Order: sequence, then C-alpha cells, then structure tokens
Amino acid sequence: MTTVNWDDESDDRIVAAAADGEDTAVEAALRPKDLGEFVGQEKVRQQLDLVLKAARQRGATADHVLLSGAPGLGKTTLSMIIAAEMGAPIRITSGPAIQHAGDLAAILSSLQEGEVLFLDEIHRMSRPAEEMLYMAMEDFRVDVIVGKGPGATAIPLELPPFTLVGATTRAGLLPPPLRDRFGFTGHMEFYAPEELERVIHRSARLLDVEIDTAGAAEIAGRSRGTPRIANRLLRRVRDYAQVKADGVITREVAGTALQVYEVDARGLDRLDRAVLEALLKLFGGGPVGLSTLAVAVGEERETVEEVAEPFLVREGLLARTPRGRVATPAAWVHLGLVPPHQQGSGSSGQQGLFGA
Ligand SMILES: Nc1ncnc2c1ncn2[C@@H]1O[C@H](COP(=O)(O)OP(=O)(O)OP(=O)(O)O)[C@@H](O)[C@H]1O
Ligand SMILES: [Mg+2]
Repeated sequence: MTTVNWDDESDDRIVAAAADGEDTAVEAALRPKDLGEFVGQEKVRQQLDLVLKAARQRGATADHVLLSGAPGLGKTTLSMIIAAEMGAPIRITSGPAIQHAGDLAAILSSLQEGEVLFLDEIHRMSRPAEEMLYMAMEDFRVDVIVGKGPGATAIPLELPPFTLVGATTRAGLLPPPLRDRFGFTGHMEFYAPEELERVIHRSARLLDVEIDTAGAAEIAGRSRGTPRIANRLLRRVRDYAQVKADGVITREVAGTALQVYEVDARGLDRLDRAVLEALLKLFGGGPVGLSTLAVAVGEERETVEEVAEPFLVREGLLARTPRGRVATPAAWVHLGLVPPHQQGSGSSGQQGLFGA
C-alpha cells in the first residue's frame, strides 16, 4: 500500500479547502470586488450591507466586524469588500505575524482615519497583543510601554477611528472579551450547490472559459460547499477540456476530468474513499476504532481524523460514536455496496433500495 503524505493538505489534495500556491496567485483575479458580486451568504451579506450603509450615512467609521467560517468560504474576500464599500484603504496582517504587543502598536499607530485593519487568523495572536487590541478596539487608544522593569512607563497614544475586521476559522477559540468587542459577527456557511454554480459561471467568464449549465452543476456538486475548491476544480477541468476536448466544459467533460483527478460525484477524493471503503469492506460498516481504521488505510491516525473524517461526517457518511467509527446507510449507497445484514436476506428488493 502506498502511503501518501497528507500532512500539508494544501500541497496534495485537489479538494483541500486551504489555499495552495496556485490559488493564491489566481484568487486575486477571481475575487468579487463588491457586495453585489459576492455570491450567496445572504444573511451575512444583508446584515453587513446594513452595517456599512448606516455607517456611511452617518459619515462614521464602520463598527468592528468578525468573520468566522471554514477555509475558502470568502472571509478575506469579504474583508476587502468591506474596505471597498467604505471607500477606505485596507491594511492586511495576521495573528501569527503579531507576536509582540509592540508589533501591533506599530501597526495601530500608523493607521489612517477610517482605515480597515484586516487581522486574519485572529485566534492565533499572542496574549499581550490581544490585550492591547481590546483597548484599541474599544477606546481607540493604546498604551505604549517605554523602558523596562520598574522604570517602565506607559505612554497613552490616541488612535484614529478604524474598523477592525477579524477573520477566524475557529471562532470558539476566541476569548469572550475579544469576541464581545466586535459590533458585528458574520458566520460564513458552506455554499449550496446552486450558489457554487454561480461562482463557477462567474469565474469561467473571468478566465474566459466556455462552460454550460450542466457542466457548472457537475463541478459545483463536487466542490464540498467551498468556492475556493470550486474555482480550483474549474481550473483543472478547463485544462482537461483544452487538451482532451474542444475547450468547452459540458457535464461529460467535467465528469470525466474530475474522474481523472479522482474527485467523485460527492466531492470525495482518494483518501476519503479509502477510509470509507475500509470501514465498509473490512469492518462491515463498524463500529471500529480510529487506530484500527488508520492502519487499514495505511495512514496516520491524525490524517484520518483531521483530513478525511470532517468532510465524511459533514456529508453524513460517517459517524463518530463512543464505540468507534460507524458508516451511515448513505455511505453504503454512495459506494454502491450492500450492508451485511441485508445480504441474502431473501428480499431481492433490498438490492434495489441500496443499489448505485
Ligand atoms: N461569495 C463568493 N462569491 C464568489 N467567489 C467567492 C466567494 N467566496 C469566496 N470566493 C472565492 O473563493 C476564493 C477563496 O476565498 P477567500 O480567500 O476569501 O477565503 P477565506 O475564507 O479567506 O479562506 P482562508 O480561511 O483560507 O483564509 C477567492 O478567490 C474567491 O474568488
Ligand atoms: Mg483568507
């Protein structure tokens, strides 16, 4: 059995939600520039529209905004839209980049009035920086500490009003005092297939690729509710269409291309399917312990647990129970297999129920 290293999931998996190098390069071109162009997330979009419009009417700086949600759902995109809608410049940094309170003080003290400060991965900021941020968000003030030890003095520094846009994939990790200082929290949901179809049509237009309705639907269904994955699959299907077909993406072209890349009709890739197949074929659908399952697919426990399982659970194909991993009826249907307790049980209708 070959062992693939999935540790850096962005490098290996075509269905990874995290950005890889190529994504980063093309994403800028595919990013919607205003709220009107931003597909889906109706609730967040409506609420944010009100927040921004009201601030604009008052001639004030918008309230601080927290965006939470899984990778690739549009947090960075939305932060840039917020700045664009407010006609404000944007400064981009991230939690891991701010290790010392001094780093943050330097950024904050150089902000212009009304500027948007985008703080990606805000849950990964250091503690002292976080505490400085509390005061900056609430009172637009920071205390800059000068000197060391008993002689150190805090010099208060007034900041111009600014809008902090924080993004996090792990809202639960944010300390409550930080969460409470945001005037608006937008929780980004996974996208419905119809929404992803719109994303795909839009991206195809920008990439100058011809695609029909069924072709877009085929890609959307395999994109795991995530625009970044939809855009990535679109690029791979485009390659295939260009080399093997006449450049036009139809349902057939998309389906065949994604088969080549081993992304199945529900967006499962090779690893996902290996886990599911082992669970069904070797363990009769479980329950089976995580370690045993991992050994069976020749992967590390962590890979199975953190890379494959979250999507399988989300799709309702696998359940984590106290007794171990269990396949759901949908898993049997998806792999076109018949659960053992239904095999040879006399009724030939069973096969039809669970077939294909
Ligand atoms: N609502 C949307 N409409 C159209 N395209 C979108 C939408 N949301 C995201 N995208 C596309 O998906 C790509 C990824 O989005 P973005 O970088 O904003 O995700 P993110 O939530 O910041 O991800 P991460 O957590 O990895 O930072 C962007 O290039 C953008 O083109
Ligand atoms: Mg981002």
